[in-house]
This record gives sequence, C-alpha cells and structure tokens, in this order.
Amino acid sequence: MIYTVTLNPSLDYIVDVENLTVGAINRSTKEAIYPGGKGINVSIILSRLGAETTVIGFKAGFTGENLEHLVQKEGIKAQLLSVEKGFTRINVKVRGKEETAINGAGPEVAEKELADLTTRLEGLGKDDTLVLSGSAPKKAADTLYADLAARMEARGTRCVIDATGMLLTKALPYHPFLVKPNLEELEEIVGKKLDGLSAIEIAAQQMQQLGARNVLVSLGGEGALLIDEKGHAHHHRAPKGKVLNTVGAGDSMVAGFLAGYEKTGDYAKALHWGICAGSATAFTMHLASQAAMKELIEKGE
Ligand SMILES: Nc1ncnc2c1ncn2[C@@H]1O[C@H](COP(=O)(O)OP(=O)(O)OP(=O)(O)O)[C@@H](O)[C@H]1O
Ligand SMILES: O=P(O)(O)OC[C@@]1(O)O[C@H](CO)[C@@H](O)[C@@H]1O
Repeated sequence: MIYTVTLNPSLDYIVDVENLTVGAINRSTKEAIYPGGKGINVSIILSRLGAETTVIGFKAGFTGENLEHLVQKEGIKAQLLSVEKGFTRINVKVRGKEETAINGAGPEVAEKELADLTTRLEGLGKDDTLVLSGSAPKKAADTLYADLAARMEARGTRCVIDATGMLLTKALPYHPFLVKPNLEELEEIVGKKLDGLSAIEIAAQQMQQLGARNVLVSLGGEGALLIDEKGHAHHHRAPKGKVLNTVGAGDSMVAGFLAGYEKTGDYAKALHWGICAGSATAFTMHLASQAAMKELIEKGE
C-alpha cells in the first residue's frame, strides 16, 4: 500500500481570470474547487493509475470536512485526523496568461495531534511506501520529515519526500527511497544556478551522497532527470502538448513514478510513467484522467 501524508492539505480554489490586475477587482470567467495538498494529489493520481493508496493527514473546520468528503468521493481511503483549532486552508490559484497562487498558512497543529498521526504510521511495514509531501503546518519543526523518515527507515518502509529546504535536507540522512526536487529547488539546495544537464546530474549526485537513494529532478517542459540508486542517469524528455495547468504536475510525476515502479520494478520505465503522468496533468484543466495518462504511457512518449 502507498500511504501519502499531507500535513497541511488544502481546498484548491481555481479561478480563471483573463487579465489579472493587482489592486483592482478582478472578475473570474470560471471557478472550481478541488481537494488539494501535494500528498492528496499523489494519492488521486495513484488511484487513477490503479495503485492502492490511503491518504493520511489533518483536517480542520468546515473546509476540512469538505476536503475529506471530496477525497472520499474519489474513492480513496482517508484518515484525516481532526485539528482542534482553525480551518483547513483554501489555496487560491489564479489561472490567466500566467499562473499565480496564494497558498494559505493553514492551521497550527498541536504536539499531541502530531503524535497521534505518528502513531497511525506504526502499522506500516516492509511492503509499504510512505510519501511525505508538501509544506509543514505553521510553527512545526523543520525536523518533522526527518523524524518520520527515521521511523520508516527503522521499519524498512520506503519513504518518498517531496518538500523544500530543511524539511527535505534534514531527512536525507535517513535514506529516502525517492526525492523529487524541481530545478529551482535543487538549485536552492546546492546553492548555485545549474546550467545544462551535466550540472543538474552532478547536483543530483550530491543529493545521493547526502543519503537519497533515487533522485528525480523534474524539469517542467524539458522532462526529468533520474539518478537511480545504482548511479545510472536517465533523462527523458516530456511529450509536447498544450499546457493548460501546472498545479499538481509535480505530484502527478511522483505518483506516476511510484505506480510505474510498482508495476515494472524498472527505474527507466518508472521515469517514463512519471513523465507521462506529469505531462498528462499539464495538458488537462486539473489532475490527469486515467485515460489521458494511459494514452501517453502506451504511446511510449
Ligand atoms: N510545459 C510542459 N510540457 C510538458 N510537460 C510538462 C510541462 N510542464 C510540466 N510538465 C510535466 O510535469 C512534470 C513535473 O513538472 P515540474 O517540473 O513543473 O514539477 P513541479 O515544479 O514540481 O510542479 P508543480 O507545479 O506541481 O509544483 C514534468 O517533468 C513534465 O513531465
Ligand atoms: O503549500 P504547499 O504545501 O507547498 O503546496 C500546496 C499546493 O500548492 O500543492 C499542490 C500542488 O502541488 C496544491 O494542490 C496545493 O495547493
């Protein structure tokens, strides 16, 4: 089973605004609400690709209740623990000529609530995978993912981390199975601009030296670069298409990679699945449908 943890999930309020003007009243031409948060997106795509998955995380207030309902409507098992104070954030994504996002801070999670969530993870074993994805709740320690990764390492559970800054780097010594920085995040980690594939490859190898087993660097329209645990580098270009949305493209890539790896046990094929899932989402108004992903995967693009 692939469990995803979203400590700071959201409702994503997506509004289409033709010409966004700061400091003015903008009128949208279309709006929609989706369940959001990186781990939740990963689970939605996993489930559409036929992989068994459970969502774990927190919910708060009326938005949290709605989020849980939307996740269950997707046919996904959800273990969202209630946070006493505040409400699950609503992240606003304005889609116009460019995408602009305002992500909320989300509710503060008490230590006891965090401990309850950690207890839920005690049942995971060697055949399970745990995906830790997205930002941490307000005021949480930046060792949060490191603590969870250490527990997973001790149980022999595969751990996947898609996060930024210290939340990610502090977890590397616990040998996560997979990390997925995008180019900007990788540049932030190594502290310099990375021009060209060989510079990206060297930076990804540095992440391996720090402990990550597989490093998947997503490169937007340029596809992705994977340095697998045997040290082999694989670069795969992204298929061409009309980009309608990039919210959740990275999450779709993580899910596609995991579903592909589960199905084939082969890193090059997993990378192909990851790219196809990411691009299928980029070519859709929201997260990709099963049919759109299958079409790209089968085309071999
Ligand atoms: N312009 C594009 N054309 C084709 N595919 C794309 C495009 N942008 C993104 N993708 C697909 O989505 C994958 C992940 O994209 P990206 O590198 O933007 O991740 P990210 O920055 O983590 O995304 P997110 O916007 O979800 O944070 C890419 O590797 C690619 O397969
Ligand atoms: O604020 P975070 O946790 O970094 O990211 C949250 C978020 O932007 O990530 C998903 C897309 O990847 C969205 O569903 C969600 O709104």
